[in-house]
Amino acid sequence: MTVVHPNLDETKAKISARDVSVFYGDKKAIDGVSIDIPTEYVTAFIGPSGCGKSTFLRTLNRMNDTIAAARVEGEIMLDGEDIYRSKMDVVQLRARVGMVFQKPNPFPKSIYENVAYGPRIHGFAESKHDLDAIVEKSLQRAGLWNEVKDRLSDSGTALSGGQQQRLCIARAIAVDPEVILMDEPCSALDPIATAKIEELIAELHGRYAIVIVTHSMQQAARVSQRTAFFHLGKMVEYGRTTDIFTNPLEERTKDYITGRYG
Ligand SMILES: Nc1ncnc2c1ncn2[C@@H]1O[C@H](COP(=O)(O)OP(=O)(O)OP(=O)(O)O)[C@@H](O)[C@H]1O
Repeated sequence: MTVVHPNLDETKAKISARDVSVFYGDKKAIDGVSIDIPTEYVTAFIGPSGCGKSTFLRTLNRMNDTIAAARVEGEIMLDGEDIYRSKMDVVQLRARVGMVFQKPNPFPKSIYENVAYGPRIHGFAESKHDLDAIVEKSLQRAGLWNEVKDRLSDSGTALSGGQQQRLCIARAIAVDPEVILMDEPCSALDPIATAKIEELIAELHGRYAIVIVTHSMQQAARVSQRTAFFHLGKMVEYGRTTDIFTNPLEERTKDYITGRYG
């Protein structure tokens, strides 16, 4: 059972997970997790290594489908629609629920093409002019436009790590997502690039539902308004980020945030 802080305001769930368990073969990596994720707030998943944060994050856009041994039980609704129903178009789902990974993974193509690819295959642009506008808007929103506007035909892989990560965020934004999942998006970045991604999260906050997995409690405290603490495959505690860090209700949460393990 998850301890949910009683002082949470009413929000509409963009994603609603109910009693979700995930197995890798016979091993249960996530055990009966339920959570509502609103658009209004950035939600952080924290917890010690191996507790299942990434596994659970990946259930939210069926990224676990790509792992042969993984099996998901329970229900995950996106705007009230079951994302695991057989008729779900998974390509469409992953445009609606975008993902940014630990290691920046731009395509080995130009900066322009990295951003234009998604809108093009999803038929978002009727003309080159439309596509140019989407690319510019996405790069602006990702805080990268000024740095790359004069070299859009350069390879995305030639950018710095931090710029590559912002390019990956621009690529996710370009297909007009409703949710952005971030799996330790700063773990490969230096402090300056990390600060830029954190600023970007603050700017995107409210426009998209954002979920971030982070190892850094300082980062969770800086960027999120809601925090879920995971331990051994269970979601132990969920509440306002300030309360999780200043007034944890569960002993295991307290131990983790005071650095007793992790
Ligand atoms: N592809 C996989 N196949 C088998 N087991 C896996 C796989 N991915 C993760 N696991 C196991 O599932 C459990 C949860 O792992 P997961 O990566 O979700 O945890 P995490 O909290 O994100 O960890 P970290 O903070 O170290 O990234 C771990 O025991 C891990 O070994």
